[in-house]
Amino acid sequence: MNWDDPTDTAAASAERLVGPAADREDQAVEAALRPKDLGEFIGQEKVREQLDLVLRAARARGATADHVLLSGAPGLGKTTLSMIIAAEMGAPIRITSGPAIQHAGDLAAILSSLQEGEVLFLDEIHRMSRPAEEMLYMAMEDFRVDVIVGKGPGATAIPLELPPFTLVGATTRAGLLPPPLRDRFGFTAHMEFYEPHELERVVHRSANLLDVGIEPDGAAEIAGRSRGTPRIANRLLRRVRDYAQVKADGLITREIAAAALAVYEVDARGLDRLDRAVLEALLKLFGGGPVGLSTLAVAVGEERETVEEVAEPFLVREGLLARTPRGRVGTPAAWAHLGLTPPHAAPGGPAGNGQQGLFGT
Ligand SMILES: Nc1ncnc2c1ncn2[C@@H]1O[C@H](COP(=O)(O)OP(=O)(O)OP(=O)(O)O)[C@@H](O)[C@H]1O
Repeated sequence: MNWDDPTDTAAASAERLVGPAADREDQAVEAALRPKDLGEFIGQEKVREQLDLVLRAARARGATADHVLLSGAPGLGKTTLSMIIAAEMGAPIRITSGPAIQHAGDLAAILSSLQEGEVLFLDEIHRMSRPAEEMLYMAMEDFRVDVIVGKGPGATAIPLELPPFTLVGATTRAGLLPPPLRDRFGFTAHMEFYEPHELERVVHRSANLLDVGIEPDGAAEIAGRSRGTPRIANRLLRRVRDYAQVKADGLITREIAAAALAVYEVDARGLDRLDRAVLEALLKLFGGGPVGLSTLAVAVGEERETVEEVAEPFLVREGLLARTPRGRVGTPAAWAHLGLTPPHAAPGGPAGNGQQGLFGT
C-alpha cells in the first residue's frame, strides 16, 4: 500500500496488517483454523449458549433450524458460526453473499437447488438487491418463491415450492436491514469484539494447529494488539511466526512477539502507522483539537474517507479520539498512549489552545 497515494478506501483498509477484512492469505489459511463445532468456538458465551439451545431443540424435533441473523464487525466469526450451524445440524452448507445476488433470478436459482435442511449462508445480506430481498421474504416464511416468466403484460408468476432450509444471514450492521427482513429471522445474535483473554486462547489454538511453539506471554502480546478480532490475531500470529523462524529459534516469546510487531509498526495497543499518524497530527499539530476532519486528513496526507472510515472507528472505540460537533478531539488516553503531555487547560478549550474551532472543518 502506498500511503502517499490513497485512492481507494477499501484497498487502504484491506491491505493493512490490522485491517478486519480477509486478505488473500487469510482466505487461504482460514479454513484450516476454523473451529468445527460450538465447543471449539472461543468466547461469545451468550451467543453460543443461545445458539446451542436453538440447534438442540431443532434436532430434538427432527426439524430444520430457524433462520439465524448474525451481526457484528468483520472477522469476528460469522462465517465460522454458519459452518458450525450446518455441522451441528448435520446439514450441507451453501455460501453466497448479498453483492453476488443482484437479480431475483440469481436467488431463485440458488433457492431452487437447495436440499432439504441445507444451510444457506448469505454474507453481507444488507447488500442484496431489492427484488431479491422481496423474494427472500416469501422463501423464508413459506418456503416458496414466485418465479416470473416473460416480460410486460404477458409475464406470469409460477409458484415454486422449496424444501425447508435454514438461512443464516450475516451483516456488519443489523440496523441497515429493513424490518420485514429482520423480523423473519427466528434467532438474532450480535457478536461483540473479543476480550484479550479470549484472543489469547484463539492464538494458542491457532499456534497449535500451525505447529508453532508459543509461550503464554507471547500469546498475550499478540492478543493485546489484535483489536478484539480473531482474524487479526491469526494474521499477527503468522507474521510473528515468520519473525521467530528467521530471527530466533522459532519459539514465540513476549520479546519476539513485540519485536516482530514493531517491525510491522503495530503498537502495543494494536494501532498501526495510519492510526498513529492521525493521533500524532491531532495532538502535536492541533494541540488535541477540536480540528475538522478535512484539515486532519490533509495533515496526514490521506483522503478524508480514509481517515474517517479506516482509522477513526478503532480510535473512537479505544477511547483515543472523540468526534464532536466542533471537530475531532484527542482524549487524555490519547496523550498518555503517545507519551505526550497535554498543554495546560486554558479557559478557552480542552486542548488549552484557547482557540476552539480554529482548525477548519
Ligand atoms: N470464536 C472463535 N474462535 C476461534 N477462532 C475464531 C473465532 N471466530 C473467528 N475465528 C477465526 O477468525 C477467522 C475469521 O473468522 P470468520 O471468517 O468466521 O469471520 P467473519 O465474521 O465471517 O468475517 P467476514 O465478515 O469478513 O466474513 C477464521 O479463521 C476463524 O478461524
